[in-house]
Amino acid sequence: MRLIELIDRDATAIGGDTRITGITADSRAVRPGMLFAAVPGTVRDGRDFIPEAVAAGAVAVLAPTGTVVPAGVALVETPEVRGALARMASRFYPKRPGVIAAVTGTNGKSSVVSFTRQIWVRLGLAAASLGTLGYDGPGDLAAPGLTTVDPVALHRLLDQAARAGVGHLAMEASSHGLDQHRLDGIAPVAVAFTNLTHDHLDYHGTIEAYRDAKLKLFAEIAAPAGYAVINADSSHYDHFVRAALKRPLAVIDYGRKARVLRLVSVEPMTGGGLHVAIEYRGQRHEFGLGLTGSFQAHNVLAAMGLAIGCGASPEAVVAALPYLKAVPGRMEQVGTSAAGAPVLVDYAHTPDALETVLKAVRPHAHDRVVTVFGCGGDRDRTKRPAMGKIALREADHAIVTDDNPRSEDPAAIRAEILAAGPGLVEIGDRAAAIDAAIAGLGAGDVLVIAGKGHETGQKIGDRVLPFDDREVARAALHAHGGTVIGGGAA
Ligand SMILES: CC(=O)N[C@H]1[C@@H](OP(=O)(O)OP(=O)(O)OC[C@H]2O[C@@H](n3ccc(=O)[nH]c3=O)[C@H](O)[C@@H]2O)O[C@H](CO)[C@@H](O)[C@@H]1O[C@H](C)C(=O)N[C@@H](C)C(=O)N[C@H](CCC(=O)O)C(=O)O
Ligand SMILES: Nc1ncnc2c1ncn2[C@@H]1O[C@H](COP(=O)(O)OP(=O)(O)OP(=O)(O)O)[C@@H](O)[C@H]1O
Ligand SMILES: N[C@H](CCC[C@H](N)C(=O)O)C(=O)O
Ligand SMILES: [Mg+2]
Repeated sequence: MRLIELIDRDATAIGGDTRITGITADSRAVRPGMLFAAVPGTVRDGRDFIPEAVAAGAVAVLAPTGTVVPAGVALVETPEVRGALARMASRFYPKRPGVIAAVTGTNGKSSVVSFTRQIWVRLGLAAASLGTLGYDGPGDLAAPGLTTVDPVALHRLLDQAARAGVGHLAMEASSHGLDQHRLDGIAPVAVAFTNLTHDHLDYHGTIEAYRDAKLKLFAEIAAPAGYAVINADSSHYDHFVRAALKRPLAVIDYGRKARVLRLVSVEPMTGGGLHVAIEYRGQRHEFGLGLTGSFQAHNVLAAMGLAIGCGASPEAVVAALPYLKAVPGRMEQVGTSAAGAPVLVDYAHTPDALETVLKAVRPHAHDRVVTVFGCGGDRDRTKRPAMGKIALREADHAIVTDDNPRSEDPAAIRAEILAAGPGLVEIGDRAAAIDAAIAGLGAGDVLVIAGKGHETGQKIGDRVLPFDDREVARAALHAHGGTVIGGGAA
């Protein structure tokens, strides 16, 4: 493809006829004939790597206005490199599923995109989801590790998904991704907002800046005249509705306070699952869900709103809901202790998520709610004492352990959690913490192992050691005479 075909209409290029064989923002990935996007980043400045990229064969550079490049190299100058890069990537990889839905919010995104995909599949559509759990859908496509991947990888994936026959795709829009223009040029037909609570303040600085990043999905990214699915029970509801109406997007609000998709009641059923009553535009529907935790009703309604916004009939969507399967590592029961206590693995890694899941299991505990949790390193430190306080308040027995320490000292992370107050038990080694919790479970207890969910590695320093809470918990259940659900042959 020629450079001129890739750039924005109002942009100018020196060397517009140059043939481009690929695009990357990483000098280490440059191959001969590629365009290198020099992104001023959060840690490094991509402009410093232009000589390296050119030496590796880059024939064109996309860079901030005023950048000088070696003679003979084509140049596109732009005031905002990340957005321009995303739009170029969308032209380089032109195919994408005809219907894209995107979800933002502090918690629930992975759950909502999975439920949306499952609803579509039940309706007979070729559907996929993309996010923290990677790509799930037709074609054997691999997604890099982030919740919202970089724009080049994203557009390559969307192109591959479309070529694999995917017509409907639900994707997660993280606040980092929105802030860094990873989604520019996607134009989802329907967008959803789940909730906004404490997370990532290390990156965004304030809750208002964090909200503004999420609002971008509604104010800028969504396709004009699309649908906005908004949680009416969030205290940030008005901001999202205002942004949607400005575009304008048609609003489908959901939740207990909603007008369009109203949650009437959600009750845990004896023997597991939930019974849910809703009203969609005044029409009542009741259905069962094979999911644990009443908060799941909100995620299911968000998925329902997206499916309806993308053209499905409400009746067909309701009929699909009883078939929804739990998302891996989200309230996933991995077994039962010798004394009969359920053991759940969950991905709660924010204060609100931890509070939500501990409250959600309370009705199932005739005796104690027990939890094992930690906090990730190189992430918002202010979450740590907040999560400690919640564990003290909502659990009867809480063990503080390591999550992914990354570059930080694990003991120092634990100390910041333990500062919440006396009563928390410290066991740094995560496997030992899980084992101790399971060994100590009595009849009537419920254990929630929180924070790592589906993850299969523990990031310590620069290394990723194999670690899966579900496998570790199953091994402990075996060792202590419990029974396991799922997993390998062990
Ligand atoms: C803090 C952050 O979000 N960083 C992301 C960001 O990096 P950056 O652009 O700021 O990169 P940088 O390290 O400053 O480098 C600047 C530029 O120099 C380039 N470079 C650098 C070195 C070199 O040798 N050559 C070279 O060309 C880099 O490729 C980059 O283009 O953009 C990169 C490309 O999109 C991301 O891979 C990277 O994610 C890092 C790995 C990360 O850990 N991100 C996390 C925090 C994240 O994004 N999480 C969200 C939220 C999850 C949630 O919902 O809770 C997610 O979407 O997963
Ligand atoms: N609607 C909700 N409200 C509050 N907490 C929730 C909700 N849905 C899920 N959670 C909690 O948040 C955890 C993460 O859920 P999920 O993976 O769906 O969220 P996410 O937004 O994709 O997270 P991430 O930011 O890591 O991508 C769950 O394991 C559960 O503890
Ligand atoms: N998307 C989240 C995941 C956190 C998972 C938790 N296990 C941790 O490592 O903090 C983040 O990158 O902040
Ligand atoms: Mg996610």
